[in-house]
Amino acid sequence: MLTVTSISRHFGDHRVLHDVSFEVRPGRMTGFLGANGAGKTTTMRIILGVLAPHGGSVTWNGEPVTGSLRQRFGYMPEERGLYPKMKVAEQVAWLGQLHGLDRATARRNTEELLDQLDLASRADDKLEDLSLGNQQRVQVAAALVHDPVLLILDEPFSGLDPIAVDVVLGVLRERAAQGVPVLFSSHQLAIVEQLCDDLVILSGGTIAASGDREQLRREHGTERWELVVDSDAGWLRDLAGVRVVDLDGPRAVFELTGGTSDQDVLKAALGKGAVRSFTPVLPSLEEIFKEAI
Ligand SMILES: Nc1ncnc2c1ncn2[C@@H]1O[C@H](COP(=O)(O)OP(=O)(O)OP(=O)(O)O)[C@@H](O)[C@H]1O
Repeated sequence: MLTVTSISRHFGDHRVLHDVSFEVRPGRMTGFLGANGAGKTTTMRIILGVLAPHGGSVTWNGEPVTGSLRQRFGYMPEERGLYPKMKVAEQVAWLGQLHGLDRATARRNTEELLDQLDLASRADDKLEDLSLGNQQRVQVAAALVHDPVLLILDEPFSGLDPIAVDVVLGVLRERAAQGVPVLFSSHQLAIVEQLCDDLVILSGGTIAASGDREQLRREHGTERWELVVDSDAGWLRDLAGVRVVDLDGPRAVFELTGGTSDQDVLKAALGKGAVRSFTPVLPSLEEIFKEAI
């Protein structure tokens, strides 16, 4: 497990991170969210040892992170740093060797990864001859080739079409299922919603919320209910203590504004006819994000 404890960082007078603590747990995909400039990249660079914190610590299974351990981490930086003129497979295998793999293992891992990422047919092309989306897939391969014990990915899905997102998502999920903690930043909330088990939300350099995604959904946002009846549910609008958020024929989503309980609404609905479903609705990630930052 990766543990970030109370890290801080400033650039000149600009305080970028303050008292940032969170965990990235084994086998879990952790989504790292925050507005532009919130400090996500800075945090990732500190975890990778590219940048030193001005306070706090980063530990791996309770031990300080050393240079040799960092070599076993996988990192996809925001500024993609591959060689445009080098051939795809050659480049990925070479990066594997730089991370300590022998030549044969580096080649085998490269072949497997290019296959998984649907890039096998481009193995002998120069990176610069690939589309930007395919170059991005190569970046993912480069971060994974040495079978890292931890994955830190800065915006791995930016610029990918939906099919490429699915391919990369599948590869990352597989690593997580093998027990690798995965931390990835993204501005694409729909993808994060689909992919992450845990969430860390940074706002202005401090933690606004962190933990299990479902628990955060239960803890944040306004409680809502969805009611589905047989006929038009428009009568809900006239019920005291109810605010209808969304109405579509027999389906309504509503909040309670006081004085009326969910059971009162259910009774009222049953008084009007058959009730097909009545369920609490958890807030979406977008709502949690907007509330937290
Ligand atoms: N080397 C640096 N020197 C000075 N300021 C920096 C440096 N690196 C980052 N910053 C500043 O730190 C703040 C946080 O930047 P960071 O890149 O960590 O944010 P981010 O959450 O990753 O943003 P984005 O979502 O836009 O990528 C920004 O105001 C940025 O300008």
